[in-house]
Amino acid sequence: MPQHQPENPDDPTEPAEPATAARGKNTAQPDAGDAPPAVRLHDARASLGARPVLRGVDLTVAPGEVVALLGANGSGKSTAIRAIVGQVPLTGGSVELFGTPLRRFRDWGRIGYVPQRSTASGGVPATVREVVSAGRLSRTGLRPLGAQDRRAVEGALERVGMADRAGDSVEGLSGGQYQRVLIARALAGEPDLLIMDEPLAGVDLASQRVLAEVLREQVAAGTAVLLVLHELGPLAPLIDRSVQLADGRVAQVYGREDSAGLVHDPACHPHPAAEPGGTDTDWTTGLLR
Ligand SMILES: Nc1ncnc2c1ncn2[C@@H]1O[C@H](COP(=O)(O)OP(=O)(O)OP(=O)(O)O)[C@@H](O)[C@H]1O
Repeated sequence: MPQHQPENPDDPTEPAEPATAARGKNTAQPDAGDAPPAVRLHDARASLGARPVLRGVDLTVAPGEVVALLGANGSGKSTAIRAIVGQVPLTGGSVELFGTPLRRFRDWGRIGYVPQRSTASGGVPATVREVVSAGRLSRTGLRPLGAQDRRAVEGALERVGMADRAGDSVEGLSGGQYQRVLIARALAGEPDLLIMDEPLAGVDLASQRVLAEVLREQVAAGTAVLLVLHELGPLAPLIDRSVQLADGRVAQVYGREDSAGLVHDPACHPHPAAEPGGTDTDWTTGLLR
């Protein structure tokens, strides 16, 4: 059965306890208990064209928590993410980031965003280092990068295994390499909240493992993470909660244990492995059972 113990009975996506406590971190970590949620989406409604796409979504991500947003194609995952970063206006409900309503939120340096990948480089004639450096912009504004900024950029490149390609044009990268660069760009800003839309799409298993390790370090340092995923893959052990959307609404919420055991069917409808009628594909590995 899905774990479902919200503090606020009106918001089934609210964590039952701060993620730091759930993960048993040591007391050197900041106490997330009193801090406002990194993300709070309440009764969010949005339309694209004439089509209602979000139809009352509640979603909360606590500081240090890792939440996966799941659901079939077209269920509204990307739209929810884009609403959170202000790219899609809500027609109803609200978004708060770190306790501040989105319309008043200015602290974008706290947020690292990896959008859904489209074309490899978008035709941008830039080097890998230049793209990753753009991740510091919300912190530096127009001033040139200082020593700390450059350290953050080089550190992010190292962490995703792209330091040796720093001077290369992004136009010559493979899709998976470009995805690593976009992740490094988000990391370079040293965010308190990472939002990633399908970071595993088109990424080979080795790169997925690199991303899992990068995220593990980031989460250990207290960063909250919201990810759109079709398969949990190597990220499964990191996921505190999985929120499944269907037709613009939250259909189901799975706690940490249940998330790790999710399997998916060909229509991308996750359900626990033990559920009658379960399919033979392992959600966590993508392998046939
Ligand atoms: N620009 C647009 N104009 C009109 N409808 C749109 C637009 N973008 C998306 N939609 C529709 O909104 C719905 C939700 O799309 P969204 O991209 O949020 O889904 P998703 O769950 O992220 O899907 P996927 O898993 O395929 O990425 C879909 O029915 C889609 O057709």
